[in-house]
Amino acid sequence: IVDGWFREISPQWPGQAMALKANKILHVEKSLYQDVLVFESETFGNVLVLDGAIQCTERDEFSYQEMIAHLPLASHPNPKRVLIIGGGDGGVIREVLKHESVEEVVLCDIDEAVPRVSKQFLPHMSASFLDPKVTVHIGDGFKFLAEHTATYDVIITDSSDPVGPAEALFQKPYFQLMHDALAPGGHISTQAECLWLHIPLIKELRNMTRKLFPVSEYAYTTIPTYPSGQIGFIICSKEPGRNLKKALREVKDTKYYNSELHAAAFVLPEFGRAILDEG
Ligand SMILES: NCCCCCc1nc2ccccc2[nH]1
Repeated sequence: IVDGWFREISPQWPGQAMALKANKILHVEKSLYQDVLVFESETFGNVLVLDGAIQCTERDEFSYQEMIAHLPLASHPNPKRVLIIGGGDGGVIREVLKHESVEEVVLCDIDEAVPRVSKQFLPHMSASFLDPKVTVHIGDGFKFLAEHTATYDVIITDSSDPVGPAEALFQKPYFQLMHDALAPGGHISTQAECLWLHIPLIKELRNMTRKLFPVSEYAYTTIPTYPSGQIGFIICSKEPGRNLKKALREVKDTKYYNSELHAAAFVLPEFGRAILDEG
């Protein structure tokens, strides 16, 4: 933070950087896995930064948390058991619990620092840790998935960027593990980066997942504090012929997601469609 501004400078988005005015640094730590920073911003509430990349801000996190959760959940006929890999801030859990059919939510994050810091500085996200349906497990998602085959109706991978601890979460072995940990007819959703910055990565994810799942799509949301203001998701189903673009039920108490936007999120701009759909 220089002259009161935090700049999100990274080789992942060369030549550009989101800047947020910072009032106060709240927490700095080097965890076992990554550099953790929390600061109070002037206009976006508290901000969580991991290895220099903005993970969430209190003002706009709902866009990402709602979409990564409701796209796979609202298109699933009867989700009961849900697994979240990563997402140690707790925001995704809050969204998953809005589906009445859900009986169990397990979160597995590799870094105990993230839930700990979220409880202290991100109360609107970490509050869901206390729900009786929720179990928080600190450990490696690979190991957890390998120990729970054919178990979950929906698996959500709320990862940071494919540089550092989350790199392996964007590769085929990990998607194979998610596939095998799904119950029949199960869905996955994963953080799948930005059309403006990561077309080659997204193309790779689409081609890889189309070989593993009968149905695989990319959808996206708008979010001011992620690079280029847009971030997407790979959404897959084990059920052949399942329409992931259709919300089967309404989701109440959302600030971003609705059933019309559910379908619209899969509609890509021409520069994305041409590359992603050329197969
Ligand atoms: N450059 C885009 C980064 C997207 C990050 C999404 C995200 N936000 C998170 C918050 C806590 C833990 C894991 C998270 N994963």
